[in-house]
Amino acid sequence: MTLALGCIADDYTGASDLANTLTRAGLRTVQTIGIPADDLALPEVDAVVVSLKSRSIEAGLAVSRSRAADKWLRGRGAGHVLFKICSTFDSTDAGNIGPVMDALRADCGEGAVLVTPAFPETGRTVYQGNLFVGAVPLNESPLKDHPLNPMHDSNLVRVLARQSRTQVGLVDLATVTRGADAVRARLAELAAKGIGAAIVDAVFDRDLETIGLVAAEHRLSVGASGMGLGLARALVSTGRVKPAPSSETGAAVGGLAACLAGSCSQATLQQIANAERIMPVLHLDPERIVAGAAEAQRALDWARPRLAEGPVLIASSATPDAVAAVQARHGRDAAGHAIEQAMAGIAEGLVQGGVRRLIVAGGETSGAVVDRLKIPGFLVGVEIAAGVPVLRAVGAEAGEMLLALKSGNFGGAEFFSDALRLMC
Ligand SMILES: Nc1ncnc2c1ncn2[C@@H]1O[C@H](COP(=O)(O)OP(=O)(O)O)[C@@H](O)[C@H]1O
Ligand SMILES: O=C(O)[C@@H](O)C(=O)COP(=O)(O)O
Repeated sequence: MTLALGCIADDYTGASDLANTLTRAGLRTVQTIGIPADDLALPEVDAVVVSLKSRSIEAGLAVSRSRAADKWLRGRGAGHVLFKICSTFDSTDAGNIGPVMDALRADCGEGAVLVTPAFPETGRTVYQGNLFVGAVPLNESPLKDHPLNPMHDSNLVRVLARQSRTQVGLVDLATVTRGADAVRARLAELAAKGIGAAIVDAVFDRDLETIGLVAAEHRLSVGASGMGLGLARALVSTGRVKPAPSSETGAAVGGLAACLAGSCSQATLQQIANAERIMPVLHLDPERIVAGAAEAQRALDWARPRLAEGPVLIASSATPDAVAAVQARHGRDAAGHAIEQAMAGIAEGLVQGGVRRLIVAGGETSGAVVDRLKIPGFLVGVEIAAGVPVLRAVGAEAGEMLLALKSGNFGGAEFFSDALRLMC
């Protein structure tokens, strides 16, 4: 297998979002959980997205895991590696976007790295280096209240510079609009000044196509699914990849269906409220989760008799005020970790009880769940909502399974019923 594109995603929902984008653009793509074991039977593909759970861990660990993934991908022929980050640039001043970018850049000897989280299909656009979420700057969006990495600065040149050892420049929209040669020239100018990274403006998919053409000539880029779109279209338009038909649905899996939500985003809170109309919903008590295993057991006891009747939803999700109160008592990381592990334990119990179709809302939450279920990889199926495909597990201990890993911010108001309809 010689890869046309290698990708390292810093969380599992982000990886499935990217795998979905690449598949829709015509690249045969597989999502692996971590670096795949040698005996994992991977189909012949154009792109591999290695999913890491490295967004919110200690920066040194994120760097070493990303470097190992990069080495694996380049060892399979990937001339270009995309480091997939969140379209809302989720990170803190300690990392992990800057430290990982610095390390991968040093390893491949890149001059200046193109960086953009723009993903216009989901309302993420970048102008003059400022990230907009829909109509508002990042720091005014719901991301200001994210439980793990509240985002308080929309200027990504500043945000990345605080995390990185290199200086950060800007390729502005006027340059992108002039086309690939103008972007090439601006990047060369920045590299000549010793500036190692550039935030690139992008508002429309056509901007990402221009950026993708230039990025594909380099060894490394950093971005969200929009950068994936640009790279994939460049690989196809320059004849390096022959496009494959997307979204094979595969055989039905059957079995019981359940939903788990650990995301506290506004979008997920609304989706949970709407799900109450169509399925039983259990709201977990975060205090009891932090106190011990009894709350997860209560959830399983609650779900067991109901599952035979239809899908259920179990949620820890809470409003920003409630999240802040839990964090004040137990600490941000300890509370997040305890709740993620409780969700993982609930997922394990549900699968032991016959659940084979599982929807998980939240990136860190999905990471904990997929790790606990020991699923080594996924094939990409139909798209439920922008950035969220149906995933078919490959090599799972439980056998045939369908999952949907929803980024907290993604999906329409009826996401859970939309997903269940497509997961048979
Ligand atoms: N009620 C709660 N109080 C505090 N933290 C919570 C609560 N519910 C979930 N969390 C934590 O919030 C974080 C949500 O992150 P994540 O799952 O990545 O969602 P998103 O995709 O919205 O970023 C997780 O660490 C999760 O365990
Ligand atoms: O780029 C995006 O917005 C998503 O692919 C993503 O990474 C989402 O992360 P979570 O919100 O933590 O699921």
